[in-house]
This record gives sequence, structure tokens and C-alpha cells, in this order.
Amino acid sequence: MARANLIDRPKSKDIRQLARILGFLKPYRRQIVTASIALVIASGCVLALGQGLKFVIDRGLAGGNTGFLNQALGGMLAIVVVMAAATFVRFYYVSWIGERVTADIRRAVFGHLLELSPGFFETTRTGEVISRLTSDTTVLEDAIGSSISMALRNFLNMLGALIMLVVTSPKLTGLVLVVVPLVIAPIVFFGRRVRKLARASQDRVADVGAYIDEALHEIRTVQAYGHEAQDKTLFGERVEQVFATSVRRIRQRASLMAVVILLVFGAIGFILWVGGHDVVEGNLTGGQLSAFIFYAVILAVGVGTVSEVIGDLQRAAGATERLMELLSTEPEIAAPQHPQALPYPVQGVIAFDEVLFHYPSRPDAPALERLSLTVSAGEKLALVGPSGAGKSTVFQLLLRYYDPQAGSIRIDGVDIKAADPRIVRSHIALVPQDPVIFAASVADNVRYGRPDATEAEVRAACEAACATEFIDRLPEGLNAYLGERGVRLSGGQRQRIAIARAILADRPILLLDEATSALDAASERLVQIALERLMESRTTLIIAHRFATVQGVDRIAVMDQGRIVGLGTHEALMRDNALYAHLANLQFKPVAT
Ligand SMILES: Nc1ncnc2c1ncn2[C@@H]1O[C@H](COP(=O)(O)OP(=O)(O)OP(=O)(O)O)[C@@H](O)[C@H]1O
Repeated sequence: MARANLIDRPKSKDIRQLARILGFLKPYRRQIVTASIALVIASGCVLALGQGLKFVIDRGLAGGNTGFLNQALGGMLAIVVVMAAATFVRFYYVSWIGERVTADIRRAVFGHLLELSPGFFETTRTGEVISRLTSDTTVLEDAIGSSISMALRNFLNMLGALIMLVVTSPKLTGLVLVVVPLVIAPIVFFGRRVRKLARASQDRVADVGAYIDEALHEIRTVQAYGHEAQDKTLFGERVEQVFATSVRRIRQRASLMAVVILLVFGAIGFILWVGGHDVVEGNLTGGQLSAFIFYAVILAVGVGTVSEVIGDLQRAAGATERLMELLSTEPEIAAPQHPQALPYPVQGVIAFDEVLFHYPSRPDAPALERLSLTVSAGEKLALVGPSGAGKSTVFQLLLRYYDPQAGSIRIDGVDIKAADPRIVRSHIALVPQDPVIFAASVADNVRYGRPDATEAEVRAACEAACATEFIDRLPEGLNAYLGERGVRLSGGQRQRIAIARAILADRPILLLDEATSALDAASERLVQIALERLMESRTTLIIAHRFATVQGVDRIAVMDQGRIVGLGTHEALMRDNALYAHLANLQFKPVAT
């Protein structure tokens, strides 16, 4: 699929990709301007310090004039105070912008993901999407909140320092321009190797983590098969790999430090030597030479930093591209420009007319083959059929997760393709086969479809769903926390919560995918009562697995290979429809009493 390729495509390292976040920066113009002003002031102060240094040495020290010395030091102190204040403002605002924009991007991407049709998630690995939302945004946060500003700051410093160097001594500047690259190149080279090895170390550590996770998770199997000794050996090998990789990194790092010291001090010494001759010969003052060294160091630090953060910016460019790609994915199912309204109130008449549909990933296997079916308002219709007949697909299309390739689906006479999918869905309640329970309280789970419902309404819905019986026994009743995926509830209890949710949502159309899992007799009976209450006066489509259900509905549609092959009451179909009779004997569980 095209979308899957899109996800797997290697990402560019082109820094221009970063321009795509400009839209997110726009609302924060004021902060950006403030930070930029602070940045320029701080840079100016750094450069002014060099002049202060010159002044102190030439006028104060060399001149033996303590008055000048006091003045010069006072001036330098003032510059330092301004620089500290400007640095505070710059750091605060730049970091603030980084965090703010990351938060905005996270919200925008997540909000957008929720709008995408289920088809997108079938062809995209969820892990990949999660990683984009978490780690890619963190990479961006680092870039906006530090790397970009570091690059800008050092660039400004470099530029200023270069100008000051030329002003101070054009001859020495020529020398510096030759020496700085010679000093920086090996530092950058070793720096890259160290970083690469650091990443390798992290990967090895991740291997160790994964191994621990597996072994401890499966500790029962490990012990049952007496696998401890092998695990110790295998784990030991991984740990040693981490050690070996780290040692390589440490060696590089130690060399890097030695090289830095040698080169930097060597270069300073060399310039001092050349400049010293100039001072002796009277071409340069001591202060000028000191200022010169000062600016040369700033220039070198600037070059080093910029070349280092370029790697970060490239990473950020890749992250930006991945995030913006998600943002620019168009939902396949969207409301038309002028959506048609459903009549008010919605009666719940459903009509499938010659619907032909195949899933996007399986173009050669139609899931529905020219299916036609009409369900009148308030009718209860059961869908039965062998696995893969297309029963769930009927639900998916009615909820407009996909559009059919041919034919139409209407609700109260309105083609759902012409309506806003959100409005269509707002008239449909879904009770899936495996009820979805969110990690929240009972009340919040029931309120899911109607967040503004009062506590009394929630309780009434729970009562109608025969759920108060167990809810009241939970330590905090309606406010009890249900744990991730509702692990603290039994199957029958989860179903009743899902039913309460649908009762509270109170929508004219109900889609019910009956659970296949066996419940104990008492639970089964309660679920049955709850379901009957839920179905009352609603148009209901049920994927039925229970005998009590097919007996209680108005009509049953028998599906096979995407078609309807029988339609009628249980008795009539038992008599006339061989497939139904066969399925009924095989599938329907007897009613529990
Ligand atoms: N997301 C999907 N992508 C591709 N094919 C799918 C998808 N979902 C279902 N199908 C295919 O479409 C056909 C109809 O599936 P559907 O889930 O509607 O059957 P069903 O009658 O509900 O089956 P069951 O009772 O086992 O749930 C099957 O051949 C199935 O393999």
C-alpha cells in the first residue's frame, strides 16, 4: 500500500525541512522577537568584553593607572550584568518556545490522527505512529529549544569575533583563519566518532533491556525448563558487548580530550608567539593581543559548536518531515463541503442498496457483493452467517469507516456519503463483541458517549443495564477505577458496562455484536435482560450468536460470502433455509436460565 511505503521511506536530512514548523512558530512572534533581541544583546556583550579586556590591560595595567583600572573593571562588570540578564531572557524564551511548539505539534498531530479513517491504521504500524508522536517531537523540542538558538548565537558570535579580529590585526587574522580549521577538523572528526559509538552503546543497552524484559516476563517458563544457566550466559554476553562498545567510546573520548588540549593550547601558544613578536616590535599593544586571543577563542568555539549542532538539526529535519507527513495525511472519509442534514428526529430507517465493497488491502476479494437490505424504524434484525460472511463489514460501512465502491447506504433516506460522518455516527450506538473499557472510573466509562450526563443519569443507565448489582460492590462504586482495559472486571460485567454506555448515549440506531464467549448462567441472564432494555424502541442490527437473541428479533438475515441468502423469522428459516438450520444447530448456545 502507498501509505505503508510512505511510513517506511527513509527520511531526508535536509535542514530546509525545518521551515515546515514555521506555521507553528507564528503565534509566538512576540516571544521570538524578545528572544532574538536578547540574543543580539548577549552576543554584543561577549564581543564588548574583548574590548574591555584590551582596555584593562593597556590603560589600567600597562599604564599603571589604578583609576583607569577601576573604571575599566567597573565597565566590564556592567557588561557582564547586562549579558547575564540577556542570557536569562534568551534562554527562558527560547526554551519556552521549544516546549510550547512541541506541545502544539503533539496536540495537532494527535487531533489529526483521531480524524483519520480506520483504513489508515490498518496499513500503518501503531508503534511507528506512537514513536513519531513521542520521540520525534522530543527531537524537535531539542532543536527548537536549544540547537537552533545555539547555532544562531554562535554564528553571531563568530561573525562579530571575525570582524573584531580583522579590526585588531589583519595579519594575525589571516593566521587564525588558517589555524582554526586545522584545530577544529580533528575535534569534529573525533566528536562524530564518539557520538556514533555513544549511539551504538545505547542500542546495546536496549538489547540488554529487551532481554531482561523477556526473561523476567516469562520467568515461569524460564524456571520450568531450568533455563537459568543459559539465560545467565546469554545475558552475560550482551552485557559484555555493552562493555566492549563503551570501552571503544571511552578510548575515543580520551583521545579527543588529549587532542583538544594539545591543539587548542598549541594554537594559542603559536598565535601568542607570533603576536608577541608584534608586541615586542611595537606593532601591537599587549591589550590588543589579549583581545585578539579572546576573539580567536570565541571564533573557534563558534565553529566547533555550529558544526556539532548541524547533526542535531539534521535529525530534527527528519523528525519534522515525519511529523508533517502525518499532519498532511488526508482522512479518506471526510464530510462533503455542504453536508446533507439527517431529518430530525432520526427515525433509524436503514437501507443498503446494491452495496459492493472490498477492503482497501484486499481489492480482489469483495466483502459485500451487491448487498441490499432494508431495516425499518424500530425493527430488530439479526445478522447470522459463517465466519467471514461480511456481518461486521455491514457495521463498518454503516459507521462509515469505509465507503462502498458501488451502491448506497441510506439512513432515513439520506445517503450517508452526502452527510457529515460525525453526525451519522452520533446517531449510532455500538456495542462491540469485546467491550472496550478505558482506564478510567466506572462512571466515566459509562459517560463515554455523553460526557455531560449527570450522576443520576449514569446510575439510571447502570441500573437498566443490570450493572449496579456489581458496581455497588466495588470499593468506590461508580467512582471505582477500572484499570487498563478493564482488567478488574469479569467478561459479563464488562459487557454490562458497555450496554449501560449505549443506554446512556440513547441513540436511535443500535449496532450490537454479541459476545461469543460463554458466560455463566446468572451473568448470561443479566446481560440478556440488559440487552432487551437497550434494544427497546431502537432500530437494532445484531450480529447474533445466541438462541435467545434470534428468537427475540423481528427478522433474521442469513449472510454468506457477502450476500444475503435468507431473510425471515427463526421458524421460517429453520424450515426453508438449509444454511441457517445448519448454523443454528452448530452455533447457537442454549439460553441460560
Ligand atoms: N480490515 C480488513 N481488511 C481486509 N479484509 C478484511 C478486513 N476485515 C474483514 N476483512 C475480510 O472481509 C470479509 C468479511 O469479514 P467480516 O469481518 O465482515 O466477516 P464476519 O461475518 O463478521 O465474520 P466473523 O463472524 O468471523 O466476525 C472476510 O473475508 C474478512 O477476511
